[in-house]
This record gives sequence, structure tokens and C-alpha cells, in this order.
Amino acid sequence: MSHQNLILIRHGESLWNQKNQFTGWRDIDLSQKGEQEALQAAMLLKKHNFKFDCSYTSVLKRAIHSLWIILKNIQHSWIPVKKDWKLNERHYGILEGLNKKAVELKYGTEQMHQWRRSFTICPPKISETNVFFPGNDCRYNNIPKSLIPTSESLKDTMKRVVTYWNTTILPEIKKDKKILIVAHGNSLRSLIKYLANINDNEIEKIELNTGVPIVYEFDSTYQPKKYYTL
Ligand SMILES: O=C(O)[C@@H](CO)OP(=O)(O)O
Repeated sequence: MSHQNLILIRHGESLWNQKNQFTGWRDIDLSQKGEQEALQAAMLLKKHNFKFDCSYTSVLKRAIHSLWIILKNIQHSWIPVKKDWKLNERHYGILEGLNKKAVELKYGTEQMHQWRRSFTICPPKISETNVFFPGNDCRYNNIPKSLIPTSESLKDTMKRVVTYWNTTILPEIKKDKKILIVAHGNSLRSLIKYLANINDNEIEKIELNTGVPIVYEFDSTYQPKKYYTL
């Protein structure tokens, strides 16, 4: 017997996705197209008759608002929504706010690829005096200072995402709860790497489109079995 217990969705397009700017932990709204993508995701879930017991998202509004649009349109506004910084996008250090094409022209295609897609490389860090240091943002008051990022590799992101998965989400899956996670391109790539045991080179090639539901199936012992997009 298999269980379709988990759907992962990358938030709809944000205003900075539209302008091709690195976003990371910056809290940017959905574009109109992004709102439509979230609605489309809801329609697909409805068409396939997916039902959920609980939902999880980050503390960034492009993911939260995508989740709200989805829940509203599948008549699931009543289910619990749990928000946690551990599902945030990867912190992109000094690259946040910069145009990706301009970064590529300045630093070259190879450096750009390493910063964006290598598993272990971390973009240059922002300083703790930077106005965008998350430690200056009250939503992160409860995080121990040593865990507040100033830049992250995908490996760093995976560490916090997998901690959250194992402590908070997996126990619910094992109770046979149906779970919806709406998060970010890289926080979800890191979760997929972990669940599907994808190696460090292969994960560089995996891209997630905005607003596309990914279905995860688990076997009878709740080991991840396969995943596919709707
Ligand atoms: O800017 C970001 O935060 C991410 C996702 O939009 O970008 P990338 O796909 O380049 O990792």
C-alpha cells in the first residue's frame, strides 16, 4: 500500500522573480502572475481531489499568500497553517536584491552557477550591521543568534529544512495526516534532495517551477517512494 501524503508547492512568481532579482530572505510580494499561479495550483489540487489535514509554510509572504490563495480555493481555509523560518528560502548573502543578469555579467557564468546551484558554496555573507541582517527583524527574535544566517549554501539550508522535516512534519505523515507544504525554490530543492537521496551533482540540475504541485508518495513504512508533478 502507498500513501499520497505530501504535496510540495513552490510559491507563485514574486515581484522580484519577475524582475530577475535574487530574493532569499527579503520579504517580497507575489506578482499578479504569481497570484494566478497559486490559483492554478489550487484548481489542479481540486481537480485531483486532494484533501489536507495540515499545512506548512515559511515566514515570508510570497509563500504565505500563495498558501492562503490555495487553501481558500480548495475550501480548506480551516486547516492549521504552521509557519516556520526553517522553511524560508535559502539566504543569498550580499546577492539579495541584485539583478541576476548583472551579477552574471560582473562575475562570470561559472561563478554565478556556483553561487546559485552548487551544493556547498555559499555567496559572500552580509555583515550583522547590514539593515537586512535578519537578526534586526522581530520575526526572528526567537532564533538563537548563532543560527541566524548571513548567507547560506544549499547544504546549510538543507540542514534546517531537514531538522524541521524530521521533528515536525514526518511525525504527522506517520500519523497518516495529509500535508501541504508551500515554500521556496531552494528550501524545497533541499527537501527533495534529502527525500529522494539525490547526490550533490545531480541536485544542481533540478529546478522547480513556481506554483506547480509536486506529489510525494510514501510506502507502507512511510519511506518516500516516488514523486511527480501534477
Ligand atoms: O532569488 C532567490 O531567492 C531564488 C529563488 O527565486 O533564486 P534562484 O532560483 O536563483 O536560486
